[in-house]
Amino acid sequence: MTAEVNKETLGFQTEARQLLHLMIHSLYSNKEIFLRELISNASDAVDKLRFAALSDDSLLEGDGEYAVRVDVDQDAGTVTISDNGIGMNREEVIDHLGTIAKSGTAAFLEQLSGDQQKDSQLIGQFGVGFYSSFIVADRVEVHTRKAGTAANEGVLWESHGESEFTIEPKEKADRGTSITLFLRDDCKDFADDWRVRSVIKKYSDHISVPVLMKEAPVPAADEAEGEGKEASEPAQAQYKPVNEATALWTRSRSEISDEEYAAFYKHVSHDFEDPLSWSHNRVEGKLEYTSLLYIPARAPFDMWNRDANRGVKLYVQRTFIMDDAEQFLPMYLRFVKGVLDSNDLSLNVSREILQQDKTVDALRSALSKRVLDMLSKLSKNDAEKYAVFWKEFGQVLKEGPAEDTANKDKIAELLRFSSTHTDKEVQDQSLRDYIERMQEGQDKIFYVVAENFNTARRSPQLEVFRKRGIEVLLLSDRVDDWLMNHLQEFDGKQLQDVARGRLDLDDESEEEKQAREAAEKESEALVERLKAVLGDDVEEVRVTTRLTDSPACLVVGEMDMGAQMRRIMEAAGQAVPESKPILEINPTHPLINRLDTESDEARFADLSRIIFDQANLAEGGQLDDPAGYVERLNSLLLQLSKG
Ligand SMILES: Nc1ncnc2c1ncn2[C@@H]1O[C@H](COP(=O)(O)OP(=O)(O)OP(=O)(O)O)[C@@H](O)[C@H]1O
Repeated sequence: MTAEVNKETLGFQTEARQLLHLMIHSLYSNKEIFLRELISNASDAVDKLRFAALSDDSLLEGDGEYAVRVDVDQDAGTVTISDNGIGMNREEVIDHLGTIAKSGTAAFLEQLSGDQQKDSQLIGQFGVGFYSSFIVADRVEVHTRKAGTAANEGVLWESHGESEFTIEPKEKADRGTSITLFLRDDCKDFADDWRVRSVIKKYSDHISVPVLMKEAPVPAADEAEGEGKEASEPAQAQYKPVNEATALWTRSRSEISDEEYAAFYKHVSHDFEDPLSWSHNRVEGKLEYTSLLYIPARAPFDMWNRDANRGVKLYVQRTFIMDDAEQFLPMYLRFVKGVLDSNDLSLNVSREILQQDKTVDALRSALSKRVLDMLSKLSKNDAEKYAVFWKEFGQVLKEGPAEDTANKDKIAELLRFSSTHTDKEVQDQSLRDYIERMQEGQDKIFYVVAENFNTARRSPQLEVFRKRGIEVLLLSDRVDDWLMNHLQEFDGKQLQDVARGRLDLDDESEEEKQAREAAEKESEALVERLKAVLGDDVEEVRVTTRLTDSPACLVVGEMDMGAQMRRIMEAAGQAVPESKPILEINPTHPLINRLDTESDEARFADLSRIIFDQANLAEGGQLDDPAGYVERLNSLLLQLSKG
């Protein structure tokens, strides 16, 4: 069989094709990143082989001098990036270079707007990797052979970056991967030695494997001219490292610049943007490890996909072990990126072993503390950056108190909320801020939970609080009810849902108490009539002092599930325990007075239903019978217009 017979043409997966197309157009102003991406992949391939060779050193085929080489050929207009890493077999080439395996890719692509600026940021956080070659090249060849396979098992992949690629067997003497880019006419400057060197310096200094380039040819010296050509014959060109080639985290903090930290972040995270913050620590003692953890400036597109890759890059004694080691950070810190280099774990550690290892628990709790401390510092020292953090990741951090009870208090300090103090949607008030503003004698932190900010802000339950100048936190994120159920208190102050249970403002004066009791007595008959009309739809009807402007509101029993949580669970198809709302009426409201004097029982029933339905609407609920509501309201409107 000849190689020609085995040449196959295959199509890119649809998502890969779309991404390719978009990338070429939206990243055009940031062309040089292709080098960073390809060198990053080459370094990962070396790391993978180094790890595999721990248990099988025959894979090295006698060559343990890991390196990445970059060659430029100005005449041909090419740049070639070669590594002696793990390489790929035919199947892997097809899988890795023809498809995009990340779940959620289709959804991600839908978000792209066609606006170059915005899209390039989105694509940046998606991680463009190998495909970035096509930003500068109109043809790419990948020649690769998997370590441990025979020379004739080499594979040649080729594509013009449109809809197809070809793949064929091609002998390769050395293991590893060599990628040649045939540069577009307007990108030929990437075949220039100095240009490429400077880009490598900029992006790849921290990579632990040496990136080599041929020494720039030394021009023959003038005085040699007369002595005959033989004497000035240039020596064989030598490959020399261009980058620093020491793993960044092993260097001491004082020697590392912010730029280097940022470049390293881009290598581990595949993100284009600089990180918001980082924390680099070397620990000796009971546990021995180095960690370098980063907070990104932007949430990844798949943050809400619970199966998305997360976790740190794990090294054991400076040897790469695995990517995405998720055991070292809890779920609510899944946005953290970085490296953990441990001296306590064994080099043969596997994902399975990690799940049972006691050291892992100790490391997880140590890293969690590091991240929380880093966030705490950020919140104190840089309000602007903390606001960015909160906007991007606040909702994830809110999962913390439920997941990590040991750090509940620390997490609580980091939470930010909207509140009636500012009445703004932006979540920028801490529980500490709230406590400082608490009124004399107030011993609870009040909050309201609703479907969205406006519903929360306009919630009838807030009326009395506003009147008395008592601050209430306005919660409307999906996770909020869940958060509050687990938080329960902060700094000794109980957190109280204003729509739950009886209103219990401890500062009710004797006078107010008497007024309330009198109102309750006076409304007894009305309450009974309402109960008769609303029947099984309510748990109870009672008089309240929490309302000033609204005629009525719904509250839930002290032990019942909150209305928001109930809606979320119902939407998720979960069974929710049966519970009915309590209707509270405002005896001072003219509509309630009008109701009390209504003698026509049919009209009384209509009006009662309308008030009940409106209370439901005001808290963002859905009516069981919206058409019935409209009908009743219209019939009342008609009567009004007649009168
Ligand atoms: N030089 C290489 N040697 C061996 N395998 C490689 C090499 N370059 C790419 N690959 C394989 O192709 C896969 C896809 O690479 P690509 O750069 O597109 O994405 P990635 O590096 O996995 O992630 P990201 O999208 O975040 O950059 C890699 O995961 C790896 O398995």
